[in-house]
Amino acid sequence: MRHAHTVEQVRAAEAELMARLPEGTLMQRAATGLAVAISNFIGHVYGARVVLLVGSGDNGGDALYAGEKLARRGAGVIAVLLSDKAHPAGLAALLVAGGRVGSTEDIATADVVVDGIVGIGGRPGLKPQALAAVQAAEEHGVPIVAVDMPSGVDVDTGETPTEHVKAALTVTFGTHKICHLIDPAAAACGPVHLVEIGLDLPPAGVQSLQTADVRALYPLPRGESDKYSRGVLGLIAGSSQYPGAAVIAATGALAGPIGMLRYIGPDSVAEAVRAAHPEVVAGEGRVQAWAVGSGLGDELDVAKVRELLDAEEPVLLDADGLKALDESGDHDEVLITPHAGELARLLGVERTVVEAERLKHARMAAEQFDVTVLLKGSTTVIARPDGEVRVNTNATAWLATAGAGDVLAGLCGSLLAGGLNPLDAASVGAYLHAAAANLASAGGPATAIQVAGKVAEATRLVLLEIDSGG
Ligand SMILES: NC(=O)C1=CN([C@@H]2O[C@H](COP(=O)(O)OP(=O)(O)OC[C@H]3O[C@@H](n4cnc5c(N)ncnc54)[C@H](O)[C@@H]3O)[C@@H](O)[C@H]2O)[C@@H](O)CC1
Ligand SMILES: [K+]
Repeated sequence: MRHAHTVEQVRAAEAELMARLPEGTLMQRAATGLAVAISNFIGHVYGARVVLLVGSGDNGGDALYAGEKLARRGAGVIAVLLSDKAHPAGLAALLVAGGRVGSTEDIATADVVVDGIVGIGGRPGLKPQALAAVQAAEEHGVPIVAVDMPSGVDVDTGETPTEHVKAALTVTFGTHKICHLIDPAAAACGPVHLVEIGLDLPPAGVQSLQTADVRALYPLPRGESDKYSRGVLGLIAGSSQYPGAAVIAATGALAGPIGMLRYIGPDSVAEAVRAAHPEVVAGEGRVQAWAVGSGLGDELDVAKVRELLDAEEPVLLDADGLKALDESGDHDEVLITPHAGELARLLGVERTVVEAERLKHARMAAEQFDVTVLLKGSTTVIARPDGEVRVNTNATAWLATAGAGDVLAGLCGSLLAGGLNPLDAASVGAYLHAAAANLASAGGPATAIQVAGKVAEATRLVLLEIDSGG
C-alpha cells in the first residue's frame, strides 16, 4: 500500500522524531537521499552542472545540503537564492564544498535544476523571481528535480490553482503527500521517489493499492466453489441506441471473478451480448450484485433502478444510471463510477471545477449521497462517505477511449458480486483495468474490447506476483 499523509500529520511525526535525534539529522537523511536520486537521474556527477533554486525554508536547506554532497563529488553546483533568508548552515556547507551563488542566467547551461523553492510549508503559486527561474529551465529544456514536491502545488489537495513547477522527478521524504497521488498535481510530479527518514506515522487518509494489495484482496475460487458461490452479477446496460455498451460491460464483467453473468435488457441487445458471450444468461434471477447504467441512454427505468438501490444487494451505478441516484435512502453498498462531467451534474457544479478539485468533489459526493464514489480520470479517485480515499495512479492516457468506462463498470460489478465491499471492488477494479490497459496498449492505441481482453492476463500476473506496472 502506498500511503499519503497530510502536512499536519507529517509535521507532527517530524517533531516527534526530531525531539529524539541530534539537531539536523532528519535534514541530513533527506539531503543524502536527494543527492543520490539526483546523481542517478543525471547519470553522472563529476563535471555535472547543477543549479539549485533555493527558497526561504527547510526545503531550500535540503537542496543546499544535497548540492554540497554533489559538489564534493565534483559537480559544479550553483545556488540561485530566491530569498535573503536561505538556510544559512546549508548555504555555508555548499560554499565550503566548492559550490557558488549564481543567477537565473546560469540555468541555460545546467544539466539539472533542483526545485528547493518551497516544500510542505509552501502556499500554492510561485513568486515572480521563482517563476522566472522555472520558465528559464522550461525554455532551455533543463529537467527539474523537485524536492519533496513541485513548488506551487497545493500539497494537501493536489490542486494547482496557479503557476507551479512541472518536475521530471520528485524526491520526497518519510511518506507520500496527497499532491503526489491526486491530479492535477500528481501529473506535475513525474515519477516520485520516496526517501525513508524514519518517521512514525498514523494511518493515512489517502492510499494507493500496489500489486501485493490487489493480490491479497482478489476473491479467489476455492475447491468447493460453484458458479453461484463465486458470485452472480446482474447487468442492466445497453439500449437500442447503445447496444455495444452492454457487450463491452459484459466482457469486463466476465473477465472478473464471477461464476455467472445475467443480462437484463432489450431482446435485440441480449442477442448481441449472447452472440459475443454464449455463456451469458438472459433474464432475471438471483444475483449477488448489480451493475447498472452503461449505455442505457434514455431507456433508463428510474423506478426500477431506485428499487435496486433500496434492495440489499450491492449496486454499481454507471453513466446514465447515475440519473436515478437521489440523496435519500441507505446507500452503504452502492458504488458509483462517474467521470468528471457526470459528477459535476450530480453536484450541480461545472465540470472544470471538478477536474481542478478532484479529491474535494469525490469526497463531497460520497458524503452527500452516502455512496462510494469512483471518479474516473488520469488518476482515479475513490472516496467513501467517511472520507477514506484510495487512488489509482497507473493508468495510461491511451485508456481515454470509448467504452473503457463500460469495461470498468463490468469489472467492478463483478468484484462486488465476488464479495468485495465497494471500496475494495472499486480500487481493485481500477488497478486491474489500468494494468490491462497497459498490456493492451504497450505504448500505442487500444480499444475498450482489447483492454477487456487483457484483464484476465493482468489478473493472472497479479496473482502470480508479477508486477505488470498496473
Ligand atoms: N521538518 C523536518 O524535519 C524536515 C523537513 N524537511 C524539508 O523541509 C520542508 C519544509 O520546510 P519548511 O517548514 O521550512 O517550509 P518550506 O521550505 O516549504 O518553506 C516555507 C517558507 O516559504 C515561504 N513561502 C510559503 N509559500 C511560498 C511561496 N508560494 N513562494 C515563496 N515562498 C513561500 C513561507 O513564508 C515560509 O517562510 C519539507 O518540505 C522538506 O523538504 C526535510 O529536510 C526532512 C526533515
Ligand atoms: K519543492
